Amino acid sequence: MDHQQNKKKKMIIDTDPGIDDAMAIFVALQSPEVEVIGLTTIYGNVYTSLATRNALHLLEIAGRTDIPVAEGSHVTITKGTKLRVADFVHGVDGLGNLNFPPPKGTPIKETAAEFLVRQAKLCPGEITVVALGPLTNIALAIELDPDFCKNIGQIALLGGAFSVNGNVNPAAEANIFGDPDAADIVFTSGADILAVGINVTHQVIMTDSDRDLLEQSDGKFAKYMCKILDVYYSYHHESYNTKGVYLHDPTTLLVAINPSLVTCMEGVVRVQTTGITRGLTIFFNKQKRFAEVNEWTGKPTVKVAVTVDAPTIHKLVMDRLMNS
Ligand SMILES: O=c1[nH]cnc2c1ncn2[C@@H]1O[C@H](CO)[C@@H](O)[C@H]1O
Repeated sequence: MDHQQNKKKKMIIDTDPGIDDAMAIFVALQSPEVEVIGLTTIYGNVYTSLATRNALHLLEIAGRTDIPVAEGSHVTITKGTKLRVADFVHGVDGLGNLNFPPPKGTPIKETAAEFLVRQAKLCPGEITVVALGPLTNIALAIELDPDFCKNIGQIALLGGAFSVNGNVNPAAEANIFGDPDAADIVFTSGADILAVGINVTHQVIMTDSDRDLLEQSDGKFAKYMCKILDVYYSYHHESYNTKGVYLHDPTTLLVAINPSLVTCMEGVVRVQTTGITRGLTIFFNKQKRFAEVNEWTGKPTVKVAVTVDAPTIHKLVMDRLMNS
């Protein structure tokens, strides 16, 4: 038996590809510490059908069609169909408007939630879910199986803006805004949650000159990323005063592999589900005993990333894309 193989972290990536999702998936496939056991898809950067198509396409690019793709929900946890899709960040096709041909593969019969529940049951405590989009599929898995929260290992999620402005509006970060009700279910579920918000991911930047390095490398993932990165760079140049792009999804993926790349606070997170602050994530640090019972009282705690080893993450992303 291959000892190294035994120690690999089993991962399911819940994803809405998405340019930075593509990067995270490639980094995962190049990470010796990880065995990707499946991709599940969700709306967010694109609609769910396109997310599924892109997930299959990316696995074909990587030569990893052995990895199953389970399609996720097309609507929010409250059955909402008015979805907010960020095509202005990723292109209409989600992958930089390159209009790749349709993939040959198809998703498996199980839904994302069914796949998550079954895999967690098969390997209790061993699977890490990396959630890179709105949290609908994870909330559905929690509703489907009361034991899911204890069967699943860790849920590392990209979501929230903790003590900083959001990226959809001053209150809300995109993934939480996409399905705030699902996010509140996940945060208060009692599962082992590690939330990586944009307060952290905005510190991990791929610069314009990093893109030149990728361009010059022979790595197949580096070359593919250079083809699709234009839209993502243009969006950042227009929207932010940074000379580069934020590595939201690859950062979350690498933190899921090695949580010591961040330091965390532990406390209770609730999500605002209505009004002008819909999608706001509010962290309670448990430092005070409030006189009255409130909506945070007695809820399970989660870990929220506060500081990040950005240079190490940046180097890992560059190395893994270039050595592919
Ligand atoms: O302005 C934005 N609106 C919507 N989605 C965004 C925006 N900026 C980045 N992302 C996407 O949302 C996740 C992080 O919040 C990332 O997946 C990123 O690609």
